[in-house]
Amino acid sequence: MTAIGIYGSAGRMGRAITDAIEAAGAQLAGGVDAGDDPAPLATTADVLVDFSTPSALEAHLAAARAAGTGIVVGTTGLSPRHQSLIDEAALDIAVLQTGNTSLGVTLLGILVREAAARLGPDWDVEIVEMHHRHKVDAPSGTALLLGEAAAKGRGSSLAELRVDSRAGLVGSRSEGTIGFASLRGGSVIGDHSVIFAGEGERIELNHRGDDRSIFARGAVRAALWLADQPAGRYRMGDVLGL
Ligand SMILES: NC(=O)C1=CN([C@@H]2O[C@H](COP(=O)(O)OP(=O)(O)OC[C@H]3O[C@@H](n4cnc5c(N)ncnc54)[C@H](OP(=O)(O)O)[C@@H]3O)[C@@H](O)[C@H]2O)C=CC1
Ligand SMILES: O=C(O)C1=N[C@H](C(=O)O)C[C@H](O)C1
Repeated sequence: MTAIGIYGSAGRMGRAITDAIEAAGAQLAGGVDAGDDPAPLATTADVLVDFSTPSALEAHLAAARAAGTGIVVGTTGLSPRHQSLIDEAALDIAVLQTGNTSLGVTLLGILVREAAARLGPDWDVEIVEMHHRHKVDAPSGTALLLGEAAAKGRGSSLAELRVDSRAGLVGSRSEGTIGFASLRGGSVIGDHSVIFAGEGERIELNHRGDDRSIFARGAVRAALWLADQPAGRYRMGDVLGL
């Protein structure tokens, strides 16, 4: 039975993943939270999942790498430096990083890429997300993942096209850019809308999360899959065959 270790085990996602591990018939290797040493869990677990905080990622990757244990990184709010650390770790261990482990969002990313490729740059892309009042990062990891998918569909990268929320006299919209707006409130699990706005018509592709178990089930599925993979960097689409 595969033993899964959780970095961020006492948090909202950590608790949901603990339930999902049991439901999947897998084994919980243990959990680590703020102030704990991540190294022992990396040696006892067959595979790790990280749903904690960006500032802990470097230590979590180092522990996983030292132990030769694969890791699913679900933590969001990552910087370009974090992405480089993930690339480096993936030289030695299997790493899967994604801003959203749900089946629905993974498929939505494919649809967004396809729509962006077919519609062309005169269709403006805007991404709106809403999350619970406790969320600390914006735009959400999912919004950025969807923005990256739209940028790819346009043969570009999000770094070149990204415009974060507007305020004041910002001027008219530049063609081809991808705009983001983040709302926070209540207990919203995670809503995302990708809006393609053309002349006289609009297409909206939406995903609504009703329950955190959608992310937890996906994280466990990814972890069980990753436990058998050689070193490398993987995506949720690899797990789901999408
Ligand atoms: N990829 C995906 O599908 C999803 C990603 N997420 C992301 O997962 C992350 C966690 O979300 P959520 O569970 O809601 O957040 P919470 O704040 O509820 O939980 C975070 C957990 O991380 C722990 N933590 C903090 N610092 C460290 C550290 N240095 N080492 C180990 N653990 C630490 C916290 O411990 P303590 O309480 O002791 O500080 C807490 O248990 C966020 O980045 C969120 O955006 C969320 C949902 C889905
Ligand atoms: O913090 C959350 O709750 C969520 N975070 C992820 C993100 O940043 O996109 C995924 C999901 O939307 C919930």
